[in-house]
Amino acid sequence: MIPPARRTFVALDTPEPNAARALAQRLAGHVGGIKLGLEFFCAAGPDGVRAVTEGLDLPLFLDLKLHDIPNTVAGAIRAVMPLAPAFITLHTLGGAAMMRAAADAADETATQLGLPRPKLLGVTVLTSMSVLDLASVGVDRPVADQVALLADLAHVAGLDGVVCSPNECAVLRRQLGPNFTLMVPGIRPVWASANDQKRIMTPAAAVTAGATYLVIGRPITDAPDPVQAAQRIVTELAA
Ligand SMILES: O=C(O)c1cc(=O)[nH]c(=O)n1[C@@H]1O[C@H](COP(=O)(O)O)[C@@H](O)[C@H]1O
Repeated sequence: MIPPARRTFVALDTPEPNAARALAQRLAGHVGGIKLGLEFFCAAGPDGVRAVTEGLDLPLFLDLKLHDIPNTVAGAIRAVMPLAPAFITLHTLGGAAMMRAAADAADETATQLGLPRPKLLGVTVLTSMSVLDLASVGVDRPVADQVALLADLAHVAGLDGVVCSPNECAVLRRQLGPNFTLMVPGIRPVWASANDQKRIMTPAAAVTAGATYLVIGRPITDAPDPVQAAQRIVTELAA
């Protein structure tokens, strides 16, 4: 059982290393880790990541959502491994060969660098997409069926887990067993606004449905008091 204060990876979606580091330091003890994603990485790069994580006692989820040919994605995995991320994301739509190449690159580079191997997570269907959005990109099937297909592909290709919405957690947990990591954004406490997220659930409902970790950004980072918001989520999870 993961303790409530370790469940949440807070999404630090800012281009500013100083702002990200200050918030990460304030939230240490109230969240399980930090997520640095595309906005941060495009603005601040690997040096920015180091500036945030140096001396910080929280695992790093590096959310780069890699999606390219196998050789290029494997190279990107090798390039970011010295940052010692605990999790890295890639798009399952890149296909089985791409995911296998990423897993092999992670294995080899971890051995070479003497670092723990990061867990590779496949992004399935973005939580900002509804069934109509999916149809508009040519996928005419229920969201849950598409997520289940992509998660199975990721599992067979050797990934450690997937990113999915809370709505799909129960089915994926049954399908892929207790050890497959379900990293789950689209989390909204009843007191927070949905913003651009469409497939959402409260933190406690998502964990009950089978989420391993929760990814939560704006409900914490945009709150008047981010530490109080994070504590409120821990309390709700503990109840
Ligand atoms: O890979 C992700 O983390 C991700 C996948 C997904 O389907 N939906 C999703 O929202 N995310 C990320 O999760 C975070 C959610 O942030 P909030 O909507 O502010 O809680 C953002 O940093 C997104 O990039």
